[in-house]
Amino acid sequence: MASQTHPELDYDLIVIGGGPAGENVADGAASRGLRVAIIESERVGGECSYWACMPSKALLRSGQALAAARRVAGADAAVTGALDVQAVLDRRTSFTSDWNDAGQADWVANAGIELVRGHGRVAGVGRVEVDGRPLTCAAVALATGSVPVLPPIDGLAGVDPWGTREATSVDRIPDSLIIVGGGVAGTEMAFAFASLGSQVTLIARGGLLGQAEPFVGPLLQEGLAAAGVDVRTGVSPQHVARADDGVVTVHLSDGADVSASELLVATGRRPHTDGLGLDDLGVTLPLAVDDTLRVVGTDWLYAVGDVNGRALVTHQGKYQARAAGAAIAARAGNAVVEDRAWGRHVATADHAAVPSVVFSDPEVASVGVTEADARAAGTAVRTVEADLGSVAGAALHADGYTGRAKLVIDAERNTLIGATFVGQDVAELLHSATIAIVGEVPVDRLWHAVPAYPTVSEVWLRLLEADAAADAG
Ligand SMILES: Cc1cc2nc3c(=O)[nH]c(=O)nc-3n(C[C@H](O)[C@H](O)[C@H](O)COP(=O)(O)OP(=O)(O)OC[C@H]3O[C@@H](n4cnc5c(N)ncnc54)[C@H](O)[C@@H]3O)c2cc1C
Ligand SMILES: NC(=O)c1ccc[n+]([C@@H]2O[C@H](COP(=O)([O-])OP(=O)(O)OC[C@H]3O[C@@H](n4cnc5c(N)ncnc54)[C@H](O)[C@@H]3O)[C@@H](O)[C@H]2O)c1
Repeated sequence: MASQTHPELDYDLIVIGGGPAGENVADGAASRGLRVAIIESERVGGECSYWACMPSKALLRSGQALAAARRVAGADAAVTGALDVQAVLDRRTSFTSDWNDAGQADWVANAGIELVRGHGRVAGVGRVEVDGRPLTCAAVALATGSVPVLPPIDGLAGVDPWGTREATSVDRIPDSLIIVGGGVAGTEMAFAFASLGSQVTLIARGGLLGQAEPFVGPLLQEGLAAAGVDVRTGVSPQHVARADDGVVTVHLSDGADVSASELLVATGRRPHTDGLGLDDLGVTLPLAVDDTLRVVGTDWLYAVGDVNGRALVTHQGKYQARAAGAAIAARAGNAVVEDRAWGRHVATADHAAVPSVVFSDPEVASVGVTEADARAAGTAVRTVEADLGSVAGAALHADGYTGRAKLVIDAERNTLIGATFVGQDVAELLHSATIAIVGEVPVDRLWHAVPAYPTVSEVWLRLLEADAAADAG
């Protein structure tokens, strides 16, 4: 690959947004010899590093470790106190590098990528402006992430609500916290703040994690209630107000009022395309991309990560970015673009195998489709479920282990297309299912993947036995 594919232009590729997706698409192109710049208006590392994945998982981890010790006779006797809240906050702060991006900026420089600080805007085909300064390039990759959606609740703006940024960067745990939203962020923050001593009320208009398999919500609700969270499902906030003493009161659709020191809104996110100049270019929003992550209708504009709305998780954005970075370099060098399904320049797994973990207590780990999704798509499926608590490895892992697992199997192809696990420490089980789905491993062959005894993974054996029994019956 020539190192200067377009010497007349400032860069071969300009990436707008230096979060995990932006860093990876830039690295993928730069490591293949392209001249690349990242435009970043806040911190290199993006939402994930400073206000999302890293700090939220750090806030959750200590409470999970404590709960795990309490579940094992003998170890529980050693748990004689509560969490050291300041130590948890300090550990969280260390994982955000104290919100300083110098280390990530160094990484960008060492990767041979130029960092341009400022707000990026697409001014035309191959033209980008950074706070008005014009730059030229052959290709542009949008990696601007997502922004929270604020629901239209009467009085909400007036109470100065928290979003997930305020929750993950908190320096004092409020006595009490109301969380609106029973999705991923809401349920994770409910466990984190409850473990840190807040009296948490979680308000969900449906059940918890409503898109997941039906057993997930009730098991999660049970776990959160055991952690002291007051979970209100099937209710919506009607009106919100903050009194002179600072207390926030939410009036709910069932007539009840709940009050707390702070209110966290976690009701979803949308692609961050505001101010990018896309309307002026005639690019249709929301962005639609092909599997090389190129914006449909263009041959120079790409979109990776949350901004393309495909899968709002870091690992999938980075996966897309690896495919796009390689595809951009291949096209720049007139090399073959391997864009068949599962080729190395495409993000095929976005359609079939997006893994997701909710790091609450219990954890919820899922990949692929749910039974409802599959049936809605007209796929003939059979399903099988198993109680995780009856697996020897799980019973040893935690006294009174509570959990459940489900597989969704394509009945015609006899391969796995979906899996869900709920329980303590199931996150690390998930990759086995992801491999089975991506590898399209026939269920008959999975039978020969023997889980070690006594591990939680033995749930695979229970699931496959149940499937075989149903087949025989
Ligand atoms: C509370 C919370 C917890 C989460 N936990 C997890 C988790 O545990 N695991 C997981 O996989 N995912 C998690 N996510 C999702 C994850 O944070 C996102 O999927 C991920 O950050 C998306 O990466 P990105 O690079 O697409 O965007 P971002 O990380 O949002 O980065 C976008 C970057 O673009 C910059 N930018 C935007 N517009 C411009 C512009 N015009 N000019 C210049 N720069 C611009 C921004 O400043 C930002 O730095 C969590 C999300 C939240 C809210
Ligand atoms: N562990 C992880 O991977 C992780 C953790 C947190 C967030 N995230 C990502 O960040 C994104 C945002 O998370 P999130 O939890 O905000 O979104 P979400 O889509 O997971 O959940 C939003 C919740 O808010 C509810 N809601 C929406 N509008 C409402 C309204 N007007 N009134 C009451 N409730 C309302 C929805 O019913 C839903 O339960 C997600 O897409 C998720 O993938 C990932």
